[in-house]
Amino acid sequence: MGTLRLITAGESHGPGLTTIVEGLPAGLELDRDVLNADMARRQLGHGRGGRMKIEKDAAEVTAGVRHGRTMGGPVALQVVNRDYANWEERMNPWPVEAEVGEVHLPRPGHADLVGVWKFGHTDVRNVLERASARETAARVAGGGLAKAFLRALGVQVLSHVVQVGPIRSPARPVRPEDFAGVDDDPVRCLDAEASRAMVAHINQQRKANESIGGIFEVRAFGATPGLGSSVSWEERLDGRLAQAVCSIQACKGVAFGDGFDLPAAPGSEAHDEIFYSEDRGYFRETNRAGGLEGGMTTGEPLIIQGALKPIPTLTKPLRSVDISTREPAQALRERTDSSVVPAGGVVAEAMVAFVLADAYRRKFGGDHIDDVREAVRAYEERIGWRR
Ligand SMILES: Cc1cc2nc3c(=O)[nH]c(=O)nc-3n(C[C@H](O)[C@H](O)[C@H](O)COP(=O)(O)O)c2cc1C
Ligand SMILES: C=C(O[C@@H]1CC(C(=O)O)=C[C@@H](OP(=O)(O)O)[C@H]1O)C(=O)O
Repeated sequence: MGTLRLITAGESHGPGLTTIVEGLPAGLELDRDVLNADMARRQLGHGRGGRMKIEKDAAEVTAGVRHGRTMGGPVALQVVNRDYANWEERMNPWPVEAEVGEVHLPRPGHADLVGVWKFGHTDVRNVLERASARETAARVAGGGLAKAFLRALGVQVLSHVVQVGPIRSPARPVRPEDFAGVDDDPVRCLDAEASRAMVAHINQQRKANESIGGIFEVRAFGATPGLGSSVSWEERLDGRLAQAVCSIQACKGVAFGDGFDLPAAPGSEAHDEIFYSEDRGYFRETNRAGGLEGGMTTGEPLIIQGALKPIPTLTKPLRSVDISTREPAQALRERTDSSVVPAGGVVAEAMVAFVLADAYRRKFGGDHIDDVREAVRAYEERIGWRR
């Protein structure tokens, strides 16, 4: 059909998560270690809670791949919830003998209250289990397949943290090499001084029973110009990327390139002027647009930021109402992360990779990865684009 689909299933404390990715070409080489390195990266970052000590995420392939290569059918991946062992009675798919109490304390900032109205539940757990960001493990598993597809076409998707609470990083990486060592930093920040301040801020806020938000940034290098389209609103790649990134739990804003700084800039300093030389072909000296003009990739690196609100479950709970009595109460107090900005960046890499891979599938089709490579090569030659 020429498009890519990614479906996830699973609850936070159920037996596990499932991802199905449909629409990849045959012959695509996958590397289990590379897939699982991303699964592990998503679990890291200073500020995560006790759950990450229990889980050891890995994506097991159960369909669509043989001897390390896709066969052209849907690929299915499974991620086990190790914590299910502690929740077997509460989360068993089948009726259990034991008494299982309902949760009646919706947490502000979560899907809890609206979810029980909308889906007709009396138990908040029936909402929160699926709404939980545990689901992002399944997205990263599926995004790993999209990344493998992009890698085969010379595209790399990377991320770093640019803000935690009020602390901003001055780092402006311009090449993939500039991301070296980012995964070794406790908050995936490229500036050592900002990183130390971010860690200190998280510690201080945590002690004060607060949670912390921030901004991650994804940069994609090597994407061919003309992905997406200027002719229909739903084909515009900026819109598709914004939807994918903003769908990450707790993400409240998305910006491209200089994003929210552009409204204050004069027009003469808000765009990327066009130049041409014999050896470079067409080129730009700036990338304020973040690699997108008119809903299409320009060939410059894509730059996408996502703003995460502070985590909504607090160790000193917010005020709420008991939905069984309608009396004032404190929100459910669960074990919780306090900052997830580094993980948010890894999840956003997966979402950006998925949208880019889908855009390649729409533009170039191809049943085997070699057909895709050839179509991309011929197109780049026609437009005279040089990597
Ligand atoms: C990787 C990741 C981990 C998260 N961990 C928690 C958590 O431990 N506790 C919590 O209250 N919210 C956590 N969240 C955020 C909530 O899942 C999210 O705020 C909630 O589902 C409501 O959705 P909304 O904020 O997009 O409206 C996490 C988000 C991400 C991306
Ligand atoms: C499990 C993950 O994130 C979870 C997302 C989450 C939430 O409410 O979104 C709440 C926490 O889960 P728990 O209630 O089990 O401690 C996080 O740990 C994960 O990222 O793999």
